[in-house]
Amino acid sequence: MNEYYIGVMSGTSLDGVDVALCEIDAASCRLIASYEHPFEKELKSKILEAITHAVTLKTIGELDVKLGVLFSDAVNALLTHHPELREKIKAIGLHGQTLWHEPTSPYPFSMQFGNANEVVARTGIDVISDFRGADIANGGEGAPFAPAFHQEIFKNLGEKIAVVNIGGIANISCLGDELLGWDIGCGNVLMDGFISLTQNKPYDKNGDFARSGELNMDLLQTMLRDDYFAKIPPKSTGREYFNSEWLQNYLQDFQSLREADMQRTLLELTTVTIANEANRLGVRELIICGGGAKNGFLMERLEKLCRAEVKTSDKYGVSSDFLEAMIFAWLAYKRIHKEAINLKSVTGAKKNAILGAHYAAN
Ligand SMILES: Nc1ncnc2c1ncn2[C@@H]1O[C@H](COP(=O)(O)OP(=O)(O)OP(=O)(O)O)[C@@H](O)[C@H]1O
Ligand SMILES: CC(=O)N[C@H]1[C@@H]2OC[C@@H](O2)[C@@H](O)[C@@H]1O[C@H](C)C(=O)O
Repeated sequence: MNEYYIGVMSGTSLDGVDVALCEIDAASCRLIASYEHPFEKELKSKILEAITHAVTLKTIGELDVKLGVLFSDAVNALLTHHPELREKIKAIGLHGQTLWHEPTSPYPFSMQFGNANEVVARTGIDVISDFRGADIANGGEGAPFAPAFHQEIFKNLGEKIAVVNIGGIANISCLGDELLGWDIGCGNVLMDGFISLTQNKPYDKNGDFARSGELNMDLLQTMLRDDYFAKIPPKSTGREYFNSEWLQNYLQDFQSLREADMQRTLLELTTVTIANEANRLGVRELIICGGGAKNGFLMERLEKLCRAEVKTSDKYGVSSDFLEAMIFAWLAYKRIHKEAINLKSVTGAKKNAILGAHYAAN
C-alpha cells in the first residue's frame, strides 16, 4: 500500500527550505506536492557566522531551535494547502541544516541543526532525523546519500548513466551494479559567494554576469590544482572547505582581473570539475538536478565540455528543484520500514545501515 511522507531539505546554498510531499511504496516515490519556504536573511547570516566564527553554546542552542521552528513552519505551510493529507503523513524526513561536516577527523561527525523534538511538537507528525550519524559511526563519509535514491528512481535507464546535483556543492552518482558517488566539489557556492560579495546579489541569475566576462586560464588552472579535486573517493565536502577564505586565497594573486572575468572563471571551475568526472567515468547520459540546472550559461558550458548527453531530471518527470527533498522523504520511508540503505560503495562505510533516528509524536 502507498504511504505518504514529507522530506525537508535545506542545503548548503541557504536559499530556502524545500519541502516535498511524496507518495511512496516499495517500487516508487512520487512527488504529490512541493513548497519552498523562504529563508530569512537574518537567519542566513547567523548560520554563516556560526560556520565561520567562534560562537557561544547559547547561540548554537538557539540556532538549533530557530531552525526547528523554521522547518515546522515550512511543513505546516505546505499542509495548509493539503489539509486532507495531514493525518495520512507517516513521518517527516528532516535533513536539517548542515553547519559543519568533518567525516575524516579522529572524532568524525556531521552536524545538522533543526531541533527534531520542536518539529514533532509543532506539526504533530513523527520525525526521522540524524540521517548521517550511523554511516559515519560505521566508518563512512556520511555523504553523499543522493546516489542511493538516484539509483532507485533512474535504475530503468540502463548502464553508464550519471546524475549530478548542482547545489551549493556538486555531487555525482554513477549508476550501475556497483553504485558510485561522491561530492565533486563546488557547485554554486563559490559563484554565489563572489557575486554576493561584489554585487550583494544571492546568485548570478542564468549565469548572465559570468557570460559577460572572459575566462582566465591561469586562475582556472590554479584553482583546479586544489587538493580536494585530486582526492580519491570516498569524499564529501561543504562550506567548511569551499567558502570565502578559499575564494580569497585563490583570488588574491589575480586582483587585476575584472569582476566579470572572475565570475566567468568560477563558473568554468564548476563545469570543468563536473565534466572531468563524467568524461572519466565514460557516462553516456548526464542527468542534472539542483539549482544549477536553472543556470542557462552553466548548462551550455556543461553541454560543450561533456561527451555525454546532458539533460535535466525534469526531462524524466523528476523535479530538479525538489529531488533532494524527495531523498529525505524516501529515507524516512526506509527508516520506518527498517531497511538498510545501499551506500557502502559510496561513503566507504563498513556496512549498509538503517539511517535516521525516530522521534515519535505519540
Ligand atoms: N535562475 C538561476 N540562475 C542561476 N543560478 C540559479 C538559479 N536558480 C538557482 N540557482 C542556483 O542554485 C542555487 C540553489 O541550488 P539548490 O537549492 O539546489 O542548493 P542547495 O540544495 O542549497 O545545495 P546542496 O545541494 O549543496 O545542499 C542558488 O544558490 C543559485 O546559485
Ligand atoms: C554534509 C552535507 O550536508 N552534505 C550535502 C551537501 O549538499 C550536496 C552535497 O553536499 C551532499 O554531500 C549532501 O547532500 C545530499 C542531499 C546528499 O547527501 O547526497
